[in-house]
Amino acid sequence: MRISFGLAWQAGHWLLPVALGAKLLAGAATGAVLLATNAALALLLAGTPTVERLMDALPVLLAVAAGGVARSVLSSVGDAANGKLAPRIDRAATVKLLERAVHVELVIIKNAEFRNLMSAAARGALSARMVTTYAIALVEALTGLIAAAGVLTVLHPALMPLMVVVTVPSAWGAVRMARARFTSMKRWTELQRQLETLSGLLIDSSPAEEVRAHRAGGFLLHHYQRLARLSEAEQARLARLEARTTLLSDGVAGVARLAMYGVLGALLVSGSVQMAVAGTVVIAIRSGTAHLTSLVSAVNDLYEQGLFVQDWKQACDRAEAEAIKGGTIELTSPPEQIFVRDLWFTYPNNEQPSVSGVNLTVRRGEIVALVGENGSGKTTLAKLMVGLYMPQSGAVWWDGHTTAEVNRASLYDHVALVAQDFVQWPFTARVNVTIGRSTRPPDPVSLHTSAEFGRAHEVVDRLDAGWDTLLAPEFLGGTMLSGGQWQRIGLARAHYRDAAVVIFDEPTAALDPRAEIEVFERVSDLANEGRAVVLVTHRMASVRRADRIYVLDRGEVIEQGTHDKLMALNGRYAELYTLQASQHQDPVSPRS
Ligand SMILES: Nc1ncnc2c1ncn2[C@@H]1O[C@H](COP(=O)(O)OP(=O)(O)OP(=O)(O)O)[C@@H](O)[C@H]1O
Repeated sequence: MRISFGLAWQAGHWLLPVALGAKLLAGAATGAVLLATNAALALLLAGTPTVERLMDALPVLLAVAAGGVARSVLSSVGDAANGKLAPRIDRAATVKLLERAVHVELVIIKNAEFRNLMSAAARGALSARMVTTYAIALVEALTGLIAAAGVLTVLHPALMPLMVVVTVPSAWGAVRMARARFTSMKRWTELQRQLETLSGLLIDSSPAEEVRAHRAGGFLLHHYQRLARLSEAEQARLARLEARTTLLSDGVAGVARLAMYGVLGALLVSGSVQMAVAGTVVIAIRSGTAHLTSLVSAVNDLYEQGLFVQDWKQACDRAEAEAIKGGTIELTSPPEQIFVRDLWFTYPNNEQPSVSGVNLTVRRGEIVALVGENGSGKTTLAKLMVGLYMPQSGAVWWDGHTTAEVNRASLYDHVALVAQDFVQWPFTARVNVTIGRSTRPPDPVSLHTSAEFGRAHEVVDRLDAGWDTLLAPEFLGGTMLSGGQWQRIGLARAHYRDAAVVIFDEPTAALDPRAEIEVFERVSDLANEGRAVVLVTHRMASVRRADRIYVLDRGEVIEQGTHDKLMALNGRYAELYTLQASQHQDPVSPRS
C-alpha cells in the first residue's frame, strides 16, 4: 500500500486523499443513519401508530433519508476520484518500469532471471492501481464496520458481542475462501500461462507453416486439452470447497442469528432494551456483517495484488541498480581508431568465456572482418567493441579512452548497427529507416540516399502507400515484407544513422546474390568515406577485400591478416574459404 500510495500521490496528488476521505465519511454516515433510524423507530414504536406520531417522526425520517443520500453521494465521490486516479497510477507505474528497463545493461536484459522478473513486474504495474482501489474499499468497509459496532455499543454494551457472534461465521467463511482462492490462483496462473502459450502456438501466424506442414496441430491440441482438463478439475475443486464452506458458515451464522434473537428477546422481556433499539440492532448487525465481508475480501485482494506490486518495485530497483553506468567523459567527436587489448568476456551463468584474450585494431577508413565457426564469439566481440557489453578484463579503447570511462550515450552516438536479428519495427517504412536517427527530424534527402545504399527503394516502390506503408501485418492496413526485403530496410536504417563506426553482423544472410554483391560494394564505399567498418560474416567471398581479417575459435583470435596472407598461411581461414569456394566450383553430377 505504501508503494501504491506513493505512486498515487505522484500521479494524482489530491485524488487519493479525496477518495479515502469520501469513503471515510461514507462509512461514518452509516453510523449516523443507524442512530437516526433508532431515533425514528423510538418515535414510531412509542405507542399505537397515529398520524400525529408519524408527523412527529417526520424530521427524523427525513434525517435518515438525508443520511442515506449523503452516504451514497460520498461513496460516489470516492469512486469518481478513484476512477480518475486508477489509470494515472497505471501509467505512472508502467512508465517508471519502462524508463528503467530501457537503461538496463544489455547483458542483464538478456538474462533469463531478469526477464522473468520483468514480466512479473509488468503485471505488478497493473496491480498498483488495484491496490489503491482495494485500499479505498477497505476504508469504506472498515469505517462502516466500526460505525455499526459503535452504534451498538452506544445502544447497549451487551449488543456489541452479539454482532461479533453473528459476523464471525461469515468472516471465517470469507477468510477461508479467500485463502483457498489465493492458493489456487498461484497454481492456476502457471497452468493458465501454459494454456495461453499453447493456444498462441495454434493461433499465431509465425508457427502456422510448421503447425500445418509438420502436422504439429494435433499434438498441441492434445496437450491443450490435457491442461484444460487439469484447470477444470482445479476450478471444480474450488467450487466444491466454496459450496461446503458457504453451507457451513451460513448454517453456523443462522444458529448465531437465532441465538442473537433469543438474547434480544430476553433483553426486551427484561426491559433492558426498547423495541426500537431491537429493530436498530437487527439493521446494524446486517450492515456490520456486510461491511465485514467486504473488509475481508478487500484485505485478501490487497494482499494478493500487493505481492505483484512488490514484484514491480523489486524489478524497478533491480533495473535501477543494473542501469548502464558508464563514465563521465563525453565523446564529442568520433574515434580515429578502436583498439582492443587482452579482452575477456564471460556471459552470466556461462562457465566458458565467449571472448578470451582478444587483441585487435580497427581504424577509420578500414574494414575489419571477424570470421569463425558458429559460436566462436564474433557477435559478442563486436558488441564489446561498441560498448554494448563491458569487458570483465582487458579493455576496448576508443582513441585515448576505454568504453568503461566514457558516457555510453555519447559513445552510441557514433555507432550504427546491422545486427543479425535487427528489429522489424511495427511502423511505416519511412519510420523504419529514420528511426536510425530518431533524435533528429526526418530528412528526406538522407532517406533517399540511405534507401539507395540498402537498395530499399526497390522494396518501397512496390508498396501500395510507398514510404507511408505500415510494415506490420498484425495491424489493420499493415503489410508483410520478406526476409530479404526487411534486410534492405535494415541496411538503409544503419546508413541513415550516419555514424563513424558501423557494425555489420551477417548483413546479407537473406539477400539475393545480386543484392549481396552490391551491398558489399557499398560497405567498401562506407569505409572509403572514412568510417570504421566491422564485418561479421560467414560469406567468405565477401571478406576478401577486408583490410584485416580476424579468425576466431572459441573466443580466441587464432589467425589474423589480409586474405592473401591468411591463404598463404594455409590454416583455419584457408580451410573455411576453400570449403565454401569448392561448393561453387566442384562439378556436380546429377543424382541417378
Ligand atoms: N546472451 C547470451 N547469454 C549466454 N551466452 C551467450 C549469449 N550470447 C552468446 N552466448 C554464447 O557465447 C558464445 C559466442 O556466441 P556469439 O553469438 O558471439 O558467436 P558467433 O561467433 O557470433 O556465432 P554465430 O556465427 O552462430 O552467429 C556462444 O557459445 C554462445 O552460446
